[in-house]
Amino acid sequence: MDYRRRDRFPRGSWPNWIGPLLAIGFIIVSIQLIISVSRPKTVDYSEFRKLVSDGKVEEVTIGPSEINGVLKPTQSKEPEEDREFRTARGSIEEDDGLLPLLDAHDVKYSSTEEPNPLRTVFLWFLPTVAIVVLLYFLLIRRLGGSSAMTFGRSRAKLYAQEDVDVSFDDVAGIDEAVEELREVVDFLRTPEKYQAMGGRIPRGVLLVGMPGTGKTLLARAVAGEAGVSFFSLSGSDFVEMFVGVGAARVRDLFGQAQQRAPCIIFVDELDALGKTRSSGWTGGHEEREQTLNQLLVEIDGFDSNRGVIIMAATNRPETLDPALMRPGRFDRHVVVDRPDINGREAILKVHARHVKIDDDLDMRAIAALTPGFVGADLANLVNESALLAAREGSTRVQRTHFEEAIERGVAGLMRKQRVMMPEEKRRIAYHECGHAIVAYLIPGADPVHKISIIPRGFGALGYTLQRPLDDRYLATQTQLENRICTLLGGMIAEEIVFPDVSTGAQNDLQQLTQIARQMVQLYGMSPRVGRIAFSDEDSPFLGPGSQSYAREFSEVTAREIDEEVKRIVDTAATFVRDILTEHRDALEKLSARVLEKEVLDAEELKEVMDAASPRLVPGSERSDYHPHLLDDNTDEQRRQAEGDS
Ligand SMILES: Nc1ncnc2c1ncn2[C@@H]1O[C@H](COP(=O)(O)OP(=O)(O)OP(=O)(O)O)[C@@H](O)[C@H]1O
Ligand SMILES: [Zn+2]
Repeated sequence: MDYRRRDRFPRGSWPNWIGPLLAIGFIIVSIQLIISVSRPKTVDYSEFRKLVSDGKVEEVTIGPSEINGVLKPTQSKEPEEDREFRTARGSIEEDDGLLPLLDAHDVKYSSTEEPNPLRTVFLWFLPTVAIVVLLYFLLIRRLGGSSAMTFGRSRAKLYAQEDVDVSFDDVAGIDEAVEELREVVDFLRTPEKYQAMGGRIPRGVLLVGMPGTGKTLLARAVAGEAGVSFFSLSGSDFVEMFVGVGAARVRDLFGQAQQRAPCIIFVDELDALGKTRSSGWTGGHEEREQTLNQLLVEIDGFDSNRGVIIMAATNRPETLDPALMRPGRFDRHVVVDRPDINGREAILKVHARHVKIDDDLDMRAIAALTPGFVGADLANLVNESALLAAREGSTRVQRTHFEEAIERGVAGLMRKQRVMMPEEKRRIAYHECGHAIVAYLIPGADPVHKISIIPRGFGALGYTLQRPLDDRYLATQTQLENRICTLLGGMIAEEIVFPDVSTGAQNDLQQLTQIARQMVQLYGMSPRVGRIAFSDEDSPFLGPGSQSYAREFSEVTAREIDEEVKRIVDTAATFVRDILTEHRDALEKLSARVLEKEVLDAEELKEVMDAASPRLVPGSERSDYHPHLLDDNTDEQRRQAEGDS
């Protein structure tokens, strides 16, 4: 299930590239103008007077600071442009005899106020405008829309909140985290009590958890409960283009916070700022490092007894610089987990307070439908359901609205109007029924809740919804095997019914290959490869200082793993092919029904399955449908055992 979270909107309404583009345009135009207004050659003032005395000048235009003139043609027909010249006007005394001199040598003269006003504009004004525009947009982009004049000052000012109206009542489903933070609230309320005891007061609290689990909400609730101001900033706000600006912001932020103590400083996305130092090779990380260093200095420097507590959130603690985790810094870690079914029920109830819910609606049932959802997803779900209810004209939100909202989340928006070719539709029906039949027949597989061939959103043409019976934190080997077989069901059904297969199974294949690989490589489930975890990926919740793993196994092992993965998938394919061949009758009947009704539920599936007759091949009756994908002895030993009996 993949219930997508709301997207974050980009800052500002203008696309980022407009500003620079305009500026570049300006510069190009200006340069062209400068080139086209070619300047005549310049001569010294004394040289100019000599030219006049020699009778070589035809006419001049005298401006306030400059004289432009044209020489008499020397030989044949020299074009006028080549004969133009200019000179700066001399001092007053020098200038004195100019007019009589011009008269004496029969030079025509006139005067202008400004020699060439347009040219001056082009030369100075436009490039200046271009540069200003360029700088302005660069700054705006960096500052996210605030005035260009405020850079260097902390944006925290904008986020300081005096009275936060969030309390722990608004936070549900993450009770352990709340319990841990009560102590912080208590400290902020009565710091004297703690000071009298002489105990070390927490300075930094790091909230660790997946996106949307409510870390920001939790931090605000702490501020709200304690009745202190709340400064919040995102780690990425600190990372600036200009070296030193981020560090200045940090200094400014802590300065402001200390004046407003007691208070909470909350840094969201700490990982944007606190990545392990000097691991970057892309350049431009010096600024970030400088900012991080400043943050460390400030954390060490401030006196937590005055009641400033710094909280930070991250979903990738393993990437943080170990220096951040030292005692006296973020030494307290609070894990914010995905909620379980009780937690989800509680979160749903919190958000349902704001909408009109049908009295008969059982929130626990909705919670049961949403394993894997985090707080933000559930908030979104309540909102979406209310919108659906409103669109339908209902006065209360009902269970059906929730169900529809969940399905939308899972498989995208309903697009009934999409036209499908009949042949395509038939293929999709068989594909989905393949999934469903395999899931139905394997004992212990998640029961099928719905089969649908109504295309929804992008990508999913049809879908088979399976619903886990309960929340799972562990998956057994059998469950994983069952998932692999169920995922294969679609493609194998196509293979059996049609002369070829289609591209529709790509996502299924990706998923099942990943599961198979994890079974071998991470969970040590394959007896051939052994009970060893060959990790080659970051593990999300390792403690501070842990390295992310490089692949730490040899080429030989890699090949062994690949072979084992392939063997598992091949075994599963054979197994699924057997099942579906045996139940070809059911496959046909079920597909026909799906084609007719487009959507089938669990009961109709059972009905069809009961009515259909499996094709019994003599000697191959199955006692169970356990796939046994990993058993090493499947091939040889089974054959041997059969031979013995
Ligand atoms: N435990 C919860 N109880 C009630 N509401 C929640 C809970 N968790 C999340 N929400 C809802 O989801 C919204 C978003 O959660 P929040 O921004 O706190 O998540 P986050 O963990 O900080 O996410 P991110 O890591 O993306 O910043 C909250 O404003 C709230 O409405
Ligand atoms: Zn499929």
